[in-house]
Amino acid sequence: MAEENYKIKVQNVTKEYDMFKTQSDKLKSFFSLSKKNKIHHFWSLMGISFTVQPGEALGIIGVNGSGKSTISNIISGIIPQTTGLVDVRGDTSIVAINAGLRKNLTGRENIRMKSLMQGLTNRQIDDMMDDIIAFADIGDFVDQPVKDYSSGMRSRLGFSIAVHIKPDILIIDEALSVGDDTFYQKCVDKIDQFKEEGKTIIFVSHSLKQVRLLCDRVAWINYGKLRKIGPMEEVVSEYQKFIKWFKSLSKKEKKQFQKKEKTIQKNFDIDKYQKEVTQEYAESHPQDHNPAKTIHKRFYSEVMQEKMPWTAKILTWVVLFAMVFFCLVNVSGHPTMAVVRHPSYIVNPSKKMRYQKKDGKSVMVTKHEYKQLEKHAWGQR
Ligand SMILES: Nc1ncnc2c1ncn2[C@@H]1O[C@H](COP(=O)(O)OP(=O)(O)OP(=O)(O)O)[C@@H](O)[C@H]1O
Repeated sequence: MAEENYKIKVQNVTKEYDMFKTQSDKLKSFFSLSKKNKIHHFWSLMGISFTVQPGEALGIIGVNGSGKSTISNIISGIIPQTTGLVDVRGDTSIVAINAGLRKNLTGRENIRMKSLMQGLTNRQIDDMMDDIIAFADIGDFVDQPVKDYSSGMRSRLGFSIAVHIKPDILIIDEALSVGDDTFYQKCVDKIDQFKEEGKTIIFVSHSLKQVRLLCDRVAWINYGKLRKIGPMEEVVSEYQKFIKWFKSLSKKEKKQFQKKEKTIQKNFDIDKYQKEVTQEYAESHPQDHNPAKTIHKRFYSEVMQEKMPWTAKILTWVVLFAMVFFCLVNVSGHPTMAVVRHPSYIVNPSKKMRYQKKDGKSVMVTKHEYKQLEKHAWGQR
């Protein structure tokens, strides 16, 4: 029952990226009817499941490129998952080094924009504007475009907005690593205050020191998979063992290991994974008579189809063909049925023109006849 009292639940979440080299590759894949197109895929997440309880601070650790930002962006709704269920019970606010602030807007405009997006009224924003600026400690820069800020200033402003909006769930993605010590301490105090208020926190960081200080539980994500989740010391000590082992490898061995892991992520088979999950589910839920349907729903009911299904592709091709055909028929000057019977007419423009009579019927006439008929029609008006 406690498991169901979660604040965040992610179940069988995957994220696939298409590795397009050029824009034309993207266009080709969009219209391609062949399943075997040459677009490479990369699975940033290969089936992640966990829950976060209300009032809990969950740390997410892992080496570079393991998928930490991907999962935190999915939870905060910035990007969609490819499959799986994401149930977030409450408002989220994310602080990430490069997320959320519009570089061409001033600090003040960013404060208003982010707060409005979070559903606050202009009056509420006016009331807290000074507090946000004071906490961010950016002085007169608040009326300068954010593109002129240092990374520390951006991070301070992002953090200040995020905490003053008072979300139910605060997601911090590496945002404390760029500030100075004074600001870091202010953030730690604010996070502690959040925890005391029973709010939920997801804290993504490379700093095990910070994770130890701020989190209750830790999730270790390793090359797109959840390697371990549990009490702080258990997970951190296993992660440290892995890092120690990795550091002991030679340069060549390190490269080989990373290449092997990335290849697994490129070759990940989502259908096979779905079958495995279905089998596991069927064994643990014998009362469910249609486990395949249940799991299919879990995988796909929440996600929008990012790719065009082949039926839509065929329809697009048919519409495009029809448009081109009717344009050419129009230019050729032949009646449509004549072109259907004799397709070669399409490249032999008619010397005749279509003339619409008063009764609505049309006839094909020569240019000279057309002019005469027009003259006659004008004379009658
Ligand atoms: N838009 C994208 N297109 C293609 N691949 C992407 C995209 N975004 C992320 N990736 C890949 O997904 C993987 C996970 O990236 P992510 O940013 O989640 O990792 P991370 O653990 O947060 O890394 P870091 O610690 O360096 O911030 C990486 O291999 C990355 O190259």
